[in-house]
Amino acid sequence: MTYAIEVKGLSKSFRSADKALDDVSLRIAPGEMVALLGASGSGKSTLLRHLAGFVAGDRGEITVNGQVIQSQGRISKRVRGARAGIGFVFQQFNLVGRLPVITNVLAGMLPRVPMYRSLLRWFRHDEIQVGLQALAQVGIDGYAFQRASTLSGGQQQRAAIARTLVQNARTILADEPIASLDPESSRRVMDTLAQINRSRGVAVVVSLHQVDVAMRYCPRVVALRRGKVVYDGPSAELSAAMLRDLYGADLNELMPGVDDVADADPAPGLAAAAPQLIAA
Ligand SMILES: Nc1ncnc2c1ncn2[C@@H]1O[C@H](COP(=O)(O)OP(=O)(O)OP(=O)(O)O)[C@@H](O)[C@H]1O
Repeated sequence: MTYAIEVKGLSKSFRSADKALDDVSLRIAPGEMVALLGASGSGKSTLLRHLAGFVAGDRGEITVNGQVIQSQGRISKRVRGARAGIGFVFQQFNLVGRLPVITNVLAGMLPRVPMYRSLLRWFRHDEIQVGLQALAQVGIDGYAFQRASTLSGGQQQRAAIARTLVQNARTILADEPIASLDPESSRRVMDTLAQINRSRGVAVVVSLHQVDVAMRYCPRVVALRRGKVVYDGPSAELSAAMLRDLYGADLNELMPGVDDVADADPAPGLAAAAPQLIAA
């Protein structure tokens, strides 16, 4: 089977002796939707950036969509080609604010169009139609010809997701995509990711601070603590004890009401503790 993501023995230390990633191994199948959880500094962003080949690890191997991204501390020479199948969604959207939304979305096509057209950002009519369809899928086609900077944060994030659709990404990596959004915009962005995951069979790995959001949208959770995978399994089986262990005193802030849940209670008990967060 060709995995969407396969990581074997990935480790990374920055300047300090502490490992930002410590012997991480995981496999994610095409079409899975997986939440990356963990306290601040646990290694979520670092792992996502390694998966996209933005950063080289110290050791270990990563393949995405069956293509090698890096191996034993070296980024693959063919990483540009491999990246074409990876959509990366950033916390701060990464759009060019002064350009129209549609131009930002069509940037997902740049690796495929001839160099002269990519430099001029000149797109054909049929390509613009593809961009408009992607914007319609994320529900903001009415804003296609406005400057990106005039959209709300949630709309900008959906434009960033539309860019991954135009790119034809087989795997989407989303690094805290809702961290700077209000609850309603967060819900729309997560709904959009879940809908793309279901309708296109795209694998989605999303790092989140909000435990309740992870449980609601992602059947599987990978939890990191100090760069190590400490849980990899169904989100419904995450216990209150595991979450306390992951987040310590911060848990009640991330999931109000969790203090009333017994240690052994699995997620349904946690859901009952925070119905206002989990309800549609
Ligand atoms: N470029 C870098 N240089 C030095 N240290 C780094 C760098 N990037 C990450 N780190 C360190 O690696 C560790 C993991 O950081 P990372 O940003 O991956 O955590 P995170 O789980 O995404 O946290 P948060 O939820 O706060 O975004 C931290 O100790 C961080 O300081």
